[in-house]
Amino acid sequence: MLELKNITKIYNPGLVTEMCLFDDFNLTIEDGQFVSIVGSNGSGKTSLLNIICGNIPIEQGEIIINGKNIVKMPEHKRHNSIGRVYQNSSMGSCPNLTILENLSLADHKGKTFGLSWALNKSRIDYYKEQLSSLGLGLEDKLHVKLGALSGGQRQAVSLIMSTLTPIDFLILDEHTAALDPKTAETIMILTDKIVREKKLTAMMVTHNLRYAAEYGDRILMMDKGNIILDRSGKEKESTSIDDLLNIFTKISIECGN
Ligand SMILES: Nc1ncnc2c1ncn2[C@@H]1O[C@H](COP(=O)(O)OP(=O)(O)OP(=O)(O)O)[C@@H](O)[C@H]1O
Repeated sequence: MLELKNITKIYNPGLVTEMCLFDDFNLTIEDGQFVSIVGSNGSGKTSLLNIICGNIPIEQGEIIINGKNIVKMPEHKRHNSIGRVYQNSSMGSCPNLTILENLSLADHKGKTFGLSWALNKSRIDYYKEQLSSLGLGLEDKLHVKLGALSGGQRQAVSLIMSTLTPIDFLILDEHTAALDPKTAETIMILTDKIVREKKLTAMMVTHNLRYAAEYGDRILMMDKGNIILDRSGKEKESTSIDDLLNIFTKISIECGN
């Protein structure tokens, strides 16, 4: 379980540009939930993910994973239990390295590197098995550089990289936003498959209301650092994309977009 308790986040404290984004923000996410997060530009979605991952500090509050407060845990240590896929696949991977090298790096996250780190045959078989589960033929392209793949193939590899080692949370940060509609759909289907098969808890920020409604067990809508809609279970099932769009339009008009 992930709990955010009484979070305060102030950007540029003490400066004329000071901005309090989160003021006494609270959120609890149950194990195994697939949470979709939508909201207007600047509502705080990415900041929320960054706070959980430890990319940005907070002024106050607790971040509790499975009962342990991780506020003081540095970013690289948090990444042992958190996988993240970004909109831009070159974040979190190396375009100049091959698929095999990228997977091997991901496999060794949080570990010290010895001479034998890239040479383990059984791990290579495991990488191939993981890649073949995508059904894109990438298991035959182990020695192809990541930068030479299409955007969709790169995101598929990023998904495998972020879930290669046992993690508790998968963070999806607009991970289909740069893809064409058909490829985006493929990546969403693969994402859902990986999340269900590996029984992960997932948080997905997206501007695609259909993906949010279709794939999330729970939908959160954010506005100005607050959660203004939180639906799961039957309540979520009865929420249509039009309902979401209407609420979204209302808050957008209110903030003058
Ligand atoms: N490093 C920063 N310094 C100062 N202000 C920031 C910083 N990062 C974000 N902000 C501000 O915090 C607010 C929330 O930004 P954030 O990027 O979290 O929103 P978002 O919902 O992810 O937006 P988008 O949908 O455009 O990605 C915005 O007003 C933004 O200007």
